[in-house]
Amino acid sequence: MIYTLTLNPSLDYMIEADNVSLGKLNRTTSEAKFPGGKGINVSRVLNAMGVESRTLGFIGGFTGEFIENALIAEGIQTSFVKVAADTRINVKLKAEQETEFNAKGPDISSTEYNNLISKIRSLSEGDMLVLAGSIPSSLSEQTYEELIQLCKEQKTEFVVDAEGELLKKILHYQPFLIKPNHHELGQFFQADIISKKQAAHYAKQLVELGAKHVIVSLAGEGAVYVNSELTLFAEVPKGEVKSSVGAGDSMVAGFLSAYQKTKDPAAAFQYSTAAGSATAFSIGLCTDDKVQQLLSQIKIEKKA
Ligand SMILES: Nc1ncnc2c1ncn2[C@@H]1O[C@H](COP(=O)(O)OP(=O)(O)O)[C@@H](O)[C@H]1O
Ligand SMILES: O=P(O)(O)OC[C@H]1O[C@](O)(COP(=O)(O)O)[C@@H](O)[C@@H]1O
Repeated sequence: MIYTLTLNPSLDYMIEADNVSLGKLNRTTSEAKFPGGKGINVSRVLNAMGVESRTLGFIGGFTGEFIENALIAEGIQTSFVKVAADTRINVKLKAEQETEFNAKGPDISSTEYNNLISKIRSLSEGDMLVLAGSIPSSLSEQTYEELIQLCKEQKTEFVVDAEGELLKKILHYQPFLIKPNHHELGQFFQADIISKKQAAHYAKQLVELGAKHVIVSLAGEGAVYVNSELTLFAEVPKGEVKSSVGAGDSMVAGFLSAYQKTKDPAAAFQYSTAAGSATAFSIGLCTDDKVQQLLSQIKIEKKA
């Protein structure tokens, strides 16, 4: 079973406005709300692809209730630890540019954290844990490392989608998959990464440091895949970007879903990239139909 862990879920409040002036009253032209947070998005996209998963993490208050009810309505299994304070609301503004405000989120007590540990202890060989998103500031920066050590003891495979600094500490535990975007990869290596060639150069180093599969996403410029034998570049189709929120999470879900079915990294990478673009071209996350429609437009090129 795939388990997704979202330590800091969010209600994503997506608003559109024609023009935005700081310091003035702005009115929106549309608004929508979605259950959010990286692990939750991975579960929602897996579900859209017909792959079962269970969501773990901390949720609380009316926003937490909204998220859990929405997931259950979609048929997703949830196993959250309930916390006292409200789950955060992240504001995603689409105007001439996309602007995001990700809130800090509630404090997590040590009892609540221990409840999560008990849940993670029940995972075993054959399970996979997807750790995705930021760590709430009330928890230790070592939290991912602690949880990954548990995974290692239990022979549970794991995937990490997190910022560069978090990635640094966990590569030697040999994650099954990591998916930094080019900014996160740049943060990791303190370099400016703007081309696929540069991304591949650094992704190879991540494989040498322990990652089994690495995908680097470069938004509208496409993506790069590297494992110990293979380097692939993906081109993405042009289209109207409605909101790229969750595009990276969709790539993770797309790769896991297709790899589970085919065990073929190239096919999984192509499907993953199609999922990212299908989400970018949607308000909310992709559907399997949208991914299938884009699949043949994702050109995969093998590199030396
Ligand atoms: N402008 C775009 N046009 C087409 N596809 C896009 C665009 N922006 C994002 N995508 C798709 O979404 C994927 C992930 O986007 P990116 O913004 O790099 O990730 P993240 O959400 O993790 O920051 C890309 O690899 C691509 O497949
Ligand atoms: O945990 P973080 O880093 O604050 O990110 C949370 C945000 O990331 C998202 O999961 C979107 O992530 P991506 O656009 O990187 O796929 C939103 O749903 C959520 O608001």
